Amino acid sequence: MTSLSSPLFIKKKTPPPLFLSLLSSLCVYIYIYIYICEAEMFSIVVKMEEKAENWIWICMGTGVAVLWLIYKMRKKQNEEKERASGVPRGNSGWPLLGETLDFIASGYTSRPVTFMEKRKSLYGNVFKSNILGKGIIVSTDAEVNKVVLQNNGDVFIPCYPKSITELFGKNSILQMNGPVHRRLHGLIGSFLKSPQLKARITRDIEASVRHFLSTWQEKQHSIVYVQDEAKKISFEVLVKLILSVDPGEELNLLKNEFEELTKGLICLPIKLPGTTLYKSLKAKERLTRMVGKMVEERKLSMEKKEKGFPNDAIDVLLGNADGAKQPLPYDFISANLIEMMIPGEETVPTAITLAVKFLSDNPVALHRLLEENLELKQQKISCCEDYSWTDYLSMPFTQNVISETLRLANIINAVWRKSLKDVKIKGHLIPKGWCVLASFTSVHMDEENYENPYNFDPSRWEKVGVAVTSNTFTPFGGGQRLCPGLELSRLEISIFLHHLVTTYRWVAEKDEIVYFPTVKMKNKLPINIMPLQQSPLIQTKQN
Ligand code: HEM
Repeated sequence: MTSLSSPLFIKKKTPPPLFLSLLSSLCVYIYIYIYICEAEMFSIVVKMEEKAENWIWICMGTGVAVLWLIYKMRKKQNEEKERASGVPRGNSGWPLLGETLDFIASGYTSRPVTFMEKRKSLYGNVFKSNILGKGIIVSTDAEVNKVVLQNNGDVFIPCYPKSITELFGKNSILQMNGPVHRRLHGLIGSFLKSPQLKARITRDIEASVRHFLSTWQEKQHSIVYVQDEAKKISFEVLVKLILSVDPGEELNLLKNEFEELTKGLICLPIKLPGTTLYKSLKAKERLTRMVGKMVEERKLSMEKKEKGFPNDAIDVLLGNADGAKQPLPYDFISANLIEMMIPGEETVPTAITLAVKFLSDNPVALHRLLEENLELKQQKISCCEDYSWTDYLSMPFTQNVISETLRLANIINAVWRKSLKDVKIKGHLIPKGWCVLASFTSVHMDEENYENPYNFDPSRWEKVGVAVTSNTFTPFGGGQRLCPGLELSRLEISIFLHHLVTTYRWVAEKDEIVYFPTVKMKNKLPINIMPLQQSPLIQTKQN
């Protein structure tokens, strides 16, 4: 046992000062050493982290560069293969996006054809591009377009954006192919072109135009929006033509639903509650029910009546006018009647509005149009005769104004087709599954085809005669899908222009054309109107 007085105990109790100071210095040293080490360790860790971060970046950068190189090499290889097989030259643009942004951006300019012109100058009349991740061949060549339009069904089929295909349905005339398409196109075409229909519809169009123009009397010296007025007239005429519905509550209901339906034609293809496409599809369901009821009622009344000339498109589709063994099913008829209204609903009012716009900017052309139409009016008054559809369609200058409007406005600027097999046109290969964009605008605005193509010059048509369609003039398309409403549209525009210029003078407010997503006037073309007799001079406000 250690006693309290042992030397060890005494040492512990009273340590010598030198030892103590050495110990404390050692502690301080160790502490400082640890502190410094920790700090160093920390900075090393930080440096390592930084280095690691740098490495991550370097690795990622190298990865991206390698992927990009692989992508570029693959692209080059594919392009070489494509070129060797005859696929037109061009640029596929960015991965996924392709050249979509450039394509859309040019649509927002006053010259949407710039997208085509730029590439045409680099690669030629037919070139390759990529829109929304899809390889497409763009044709600005009138002859290639003709082949594309004529080879319908067996080589090329329509190819629309997803929102449109969702809304149209597989059985729409705009999407179907083969014998069913030929049958439907034949039935509708022969009805719309028939002299009996034109005679009857002339009176309906006149009644609508006169009614709306008479309401302008109250708006004297105030503004009228041509685009809105033309839309009201065209919808009334179209619904009469297809469903025999007269102005009133039913027409208003159809109009509201139809407006909701057409909103979905150009929108994101997302079909969730609340989205535009969803609302449009719902509107189409309601419209199909309404039209379905009309079709059933008509079928019952047809059974009781003798067969005569069809009154409207319902009669045409129910009536088996082509004598086919298989009558068309009711739901097919209802859906098609609605879808048939789509190509006619926007196009005619746009053509009317742009004709007024171009005439407002061209007093000389307006003056010639007025002279020709006043002459017809005088003639009709002196003979106490009604107008016939041939009166309207045989005014050459008026028809030239319409042709020039359709050429310059490019309401349907192109058609999209998909190739069902590899096909070569003028040495250009269009591979199976690719889309072809046959650009009408490029052909209509090409100096090779039209002198000073950006000028509104109706007299240019005097040299070629009244143009209906040709390789270089395709506002109504061509081939088996040539618009069946072609003559009817010309008739409607002629009737509107006749009654407008022989009733009113106008001064157009400043406005401009927008081309995307569809052609229209930015401010709906406001005009100041005054009756003809009060103002013998043609007045236009130059923009
Ligand atoms: C200025 C007015 C119009 C223009 C510029 C126009 C233009 C066109 C064009 C370019 C096509 C061909 C589409 C394609 O090949 O894929 C077409 C087809 C069609 N149009 Fe018109 N259209 C007009 C008025 C009308 C009217 C008033 C109606 C109806 C009454 C109508 C009914 C149709 C139908 C049903 C088709 C589809 C034909 C088929 O695929 O067989 N169009 N239209």
